[in-house]
Amino acid sequence: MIEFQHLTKRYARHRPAVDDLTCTVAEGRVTGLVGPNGAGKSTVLRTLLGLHRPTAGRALIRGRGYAELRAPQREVGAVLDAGARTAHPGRRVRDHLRWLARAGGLPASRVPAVLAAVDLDGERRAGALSLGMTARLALAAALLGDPAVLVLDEPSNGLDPAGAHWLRGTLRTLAAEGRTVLVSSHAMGELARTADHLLVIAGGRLRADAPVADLAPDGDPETLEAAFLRLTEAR
Ligand SMILES: Nc1ncnc2c1ncn2[C@@H]1O[C@H](COP(=O)(O)OP(=O)(O)OP(=O)(O)O)[C@@H](O)[C@H]1O
Repeated sequence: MIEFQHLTKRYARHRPAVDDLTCTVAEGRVTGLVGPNGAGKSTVLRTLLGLHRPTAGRALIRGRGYAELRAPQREVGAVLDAGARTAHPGRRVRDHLRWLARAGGLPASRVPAVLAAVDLDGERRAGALSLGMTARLALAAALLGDPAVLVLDEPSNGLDPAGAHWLRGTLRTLAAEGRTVLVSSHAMGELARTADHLLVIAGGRLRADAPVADLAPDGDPETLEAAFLRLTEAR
């Protein structure tokens, strides 16, 4: 569903932020992209979404680069900054989503469907939403095209425990529907409870591509944290 083929991204003359990344992300499960701050997670996701041009290699969604997708909203939904207030504060949530649907050539009937999926009241004004509600609106917008692929960068940042709990359940439901869900985090504990599979990166390089159950066979969060620290230590 998502493929990275020798993906390398170097900003100016710095050392590569992503260095020769090769792996695939399968459908029907939540895959966590995890690594310490500065590991290259956002660069991987932004390159996948066509916001950065790779220095070398490719990032593909269902066999194509993002720029080659004919109807991108129908193929991939993305949340790169869940807390960003992108809607006009005076606009109702429902109207903001209608406008996005229209811009993407999507039927207006998708709006109530995504509001239900994220359990958000469409009558509320965007400016009156809490951070958690703003994150729900961002996910609703990503789901408008009913995409088979979802890409989320640190979606639980700033969420309270109830919001994080809701997000975990929602991502698992979306994966159980057969979607490919790729979600980044620097917090291993958060991902351990959401993801089925982990891609661990550090210094731009892939350090592990394994099921959560392989990294912590005893299911103990401390075992997983120890594995994370071992895998991501500087080399
Ligand atoms: N636009 C840019 N120009 C130059 N360097 C950049 C740019 N964006 C990111 N970097 C550098 O690339 C490296 C990887 O950054 P990136 O944001 O992809 O990591 P990350 O794993 O998402 O980090 P975090 O968890 O802190 O968000 C870092 O060294 C960062 O300073």
